[in-house]
Amino acid sequence: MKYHVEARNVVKRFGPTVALNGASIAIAEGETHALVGRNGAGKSTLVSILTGLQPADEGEVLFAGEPAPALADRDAWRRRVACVYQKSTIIPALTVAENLFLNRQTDGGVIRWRALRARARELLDTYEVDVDVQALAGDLSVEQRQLVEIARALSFGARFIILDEPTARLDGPAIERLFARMRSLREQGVTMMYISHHLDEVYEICQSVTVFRDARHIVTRPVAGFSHDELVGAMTGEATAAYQSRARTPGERVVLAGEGLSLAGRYREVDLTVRSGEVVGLAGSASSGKVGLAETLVGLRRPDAGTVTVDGVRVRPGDVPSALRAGLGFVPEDRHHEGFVPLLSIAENATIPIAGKLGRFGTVSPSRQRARAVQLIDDLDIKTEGPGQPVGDLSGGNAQKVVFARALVDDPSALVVINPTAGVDVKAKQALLGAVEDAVERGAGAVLVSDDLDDLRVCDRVLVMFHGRVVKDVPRGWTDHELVAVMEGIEQ
Ligand SMILES: Nc1ncnc2c1ncn2[C@@H]1O[C@H](COP(=O)(O)OP(=O)(O)OP(=O)(O)O)[C@@H](O)[C@H]1O
Repeated sequence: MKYHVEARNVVKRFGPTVALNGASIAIAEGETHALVGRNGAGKSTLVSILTGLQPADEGEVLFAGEPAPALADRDAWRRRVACVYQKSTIIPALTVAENLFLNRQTDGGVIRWRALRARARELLDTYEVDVDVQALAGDLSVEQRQLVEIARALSFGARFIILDEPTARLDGPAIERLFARMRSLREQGVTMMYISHHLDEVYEICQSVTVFRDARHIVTRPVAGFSHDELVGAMTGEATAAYQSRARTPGERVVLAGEGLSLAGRYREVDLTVRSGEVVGLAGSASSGKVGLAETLVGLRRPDAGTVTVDGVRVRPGDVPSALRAGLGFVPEDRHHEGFVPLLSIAENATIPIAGKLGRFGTVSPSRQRARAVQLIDDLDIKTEGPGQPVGDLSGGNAQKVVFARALVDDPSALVVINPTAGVDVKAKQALLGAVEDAVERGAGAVLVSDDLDDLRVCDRVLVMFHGRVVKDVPRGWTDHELVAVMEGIEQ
């Protein structure tokens, strides 16, 4: 078999953590190969080694049977491999054209802008990317940004592309368009490595799959004939049953309410009430307004009109501390910016909302902070060296769990979580959904915004939004098809 890309017996350590422990992967020419594993299994570390961003401590990387270039030879790496990350690598303040030709605008002379734009247009046309080359990259949608990154990768001549959780922030139709593009790239002979926690996507788009567990290679197999249960078993090392959401009867007390909420360009005239013991879902496409609405409920956005009440207290519009004081806990969508402070420890991050309560006279007692953090690490199954580890050193999914821990730490009366399981592995997802249901059983009410229909299944009812309005209140018991039809505006 001719392998396009190989990593052999790679070891990578970060201090006491062994992120890769003699791990290998071999990707055949022209295939789309999935890499799956639990949070912290070593996937992103392998990506950084396969893209030449970090050296391996031991082991080797080969492209088409040849040893990988020296780390300093960035151009040689760019010709071999490119990665589309969940987090953008394009520069928001520059135009699309400038991003495409960053560091290669000139051949040593002055920059010829008109020619640069024309080349950018030609490049995007070649890959059928319909984006204005003069637009600021920061104004692009996640989907457009990814397409620009793929075109940029191919323009360097790379025939191997790594897609690291590319669907984590895309809605259903955008995922389908990405898959169509991946299929056409594959027909053109491009080899791809695909990382995702959505196993149904792995079955849909990949031909083979490699499983990593605890920093090691466990198995590589064609996806055909590899059952879902076997795959999950290889990832977790045990049989894992599908999540069963719990039955409950919501109480009477309203713990979170929005009245007459409107925000220009986002949503209009929304009323919503969440009762104690109730999980209310918010569903809809990327342009539906669901995230903007949830961000208004937590104070991240100030509405043009309307009020928000948390546990009977009218909160100041657009003021997060005021919502937190009234008893709100929340998981933001952009966890890298709003979720955690990378240099602070897990214990410090998770206990920010209760810092004043952990010690007398406003001082934080380290032992109580540590004890609370140890408990949350255990409840949410966070893979870490311990509560003192900086959150910036954790794998993506484990950092997400710290954000979740912070939302729960003060026993909130209302919880607002936005795509809480994005980037989180199958088993951890169950722990997070279980934690929402636990909080609700203790008397909280929750709003769960998600693009993942499985998450929405724990909801007592789902409010579907379309172009900024709530168009339907769907009780438990829906089928995927029914909900998607309402989300896409096909049915009301
Ligand atoms: N810069 C770093 N410093 C210290 N530890 C690190 C660093 N980067 C990764 N690690 C550790 O290496 C291990 C593997 O992390 P990695 O990010 O590769 O996991 P992953 O499989 O990509 O997880 P996820 O699915 O959550 O993204 C984790 O235990 C993580 O905490």
